[in-house]
Amino acid sequence: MSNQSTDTPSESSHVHTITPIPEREHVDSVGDASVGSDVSLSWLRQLYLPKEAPDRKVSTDGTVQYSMQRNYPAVRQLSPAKRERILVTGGAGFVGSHLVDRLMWMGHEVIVLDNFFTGTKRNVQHWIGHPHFELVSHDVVDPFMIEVSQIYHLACPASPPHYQYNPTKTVKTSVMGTINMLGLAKRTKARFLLTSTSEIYGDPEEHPQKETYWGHVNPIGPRACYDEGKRIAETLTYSYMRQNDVDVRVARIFNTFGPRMSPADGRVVSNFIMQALRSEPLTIYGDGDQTRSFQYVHDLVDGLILLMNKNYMEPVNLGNTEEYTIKDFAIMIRDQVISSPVAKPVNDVKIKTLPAAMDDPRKRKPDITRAKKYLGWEPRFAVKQGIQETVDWFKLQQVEGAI
Ligand SMILES: O=c1ccn([C@@H]2O[C@H](COP(=O)(O)OP(=O)(O)O[C@H]3OC[C@@H](O)[C@H](O)[C@H]3O)[C@@H](O)[C@H]2O)c(=O)[nH]1
Repeated sequence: MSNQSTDTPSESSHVHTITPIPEREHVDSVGDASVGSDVSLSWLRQLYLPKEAPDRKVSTDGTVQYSMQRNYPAVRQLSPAKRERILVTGGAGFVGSHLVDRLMWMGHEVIVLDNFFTGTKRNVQHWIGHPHFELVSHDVVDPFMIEVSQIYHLACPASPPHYQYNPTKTVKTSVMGTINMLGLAKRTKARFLLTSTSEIYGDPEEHPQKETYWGHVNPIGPRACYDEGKRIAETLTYSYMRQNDVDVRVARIFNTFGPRMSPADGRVVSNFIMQALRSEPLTIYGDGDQTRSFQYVHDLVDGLILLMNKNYMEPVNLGNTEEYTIKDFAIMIRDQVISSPVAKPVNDVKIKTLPAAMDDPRKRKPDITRAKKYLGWEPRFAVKQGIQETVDWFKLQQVEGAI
């Protein structure tokens, strides 16, 4: 993409009317006691923002030495009758690894399947060797047999540059991967949760988007491999439910961010934070008037665990209703990175405009009435608190020389 102009966009001109964002309190614990997922934020932070890192020694010569941990993070004791065997596909990815942390905390046995295309072993390194944990290098496109009682099916690249890198493989992952996992659920009678996406609504004509909206998707465009892939994954899920009595759950996940996003992920949050940390101009695709609503990853994990454990089988939107235009979001991230102490000083950060991405949805915001009603869930984190934690994590990576 070529650079068209380099300047700071006006903070006032909006195409859509955006509801003002109410102030939220600082969050210091997450989860829900009714399903046992409640935990202090400090317990989670020690996994990705540790005060001490006993599993690695970072040296000034640019090397890192990993070692066996002496202690694993504490987890809840569960009686064998209450302990589930849970399969998490894509469990070494950004969202998957946070879900794994929480399921481990709850005292369950967790088996992670990952092909490490976008996930990394590093995300779950603190659990390797734990008696409740198993990491399997496997691509869900191929069948996999195991005895489990719950399946969280996350495996699929989720960032537009990643899923468009090999679109045929993305379709295969969604279609064959979901058939394989639904087949496993059918055989083992495991409860199956599909992580679908807000992208199934395409470039929506309804705003905010309710689960009853059928969407507006270009079936042959560059995003179709993901949008249509996830739509057929939903179709497969409900076909197995009707035909084979599989106990299913479907989460439609809206834009999510947090620690462990790959710096090279290509999505807007990691791009903007990386660019600001490097004192490079933030890249806005198109006019920047398109909107997104961003949720912090711990809120999403809360929603996924509640959905799995409640008795509701229709699709459920999981997302934050704090809506930003991308140009306002750029200014917010830039200000937050500049105002927090960073490893290397950040100079004046500009904002530049690049051509719009093809078929880029103009607006996106979830209607979360269903999640509130059936799961008792709504996001707790203000976007700003989540962005602060995410910036802290990116800074730690910078200090360690990992980015
Ligand atoms: O550097 C960038 C990156 C992105 N953007 C824009 O920021 C907006 C958000 O882009 P992202 O790539 O982060 O995410 P998108 O909303 O396009 O897709 C996401 O949707 C929901 C999820 O299922 C997926 O994680 C992902 O497909 C888009 O309008 C995009 O064009 C920029 O302006 N600059």
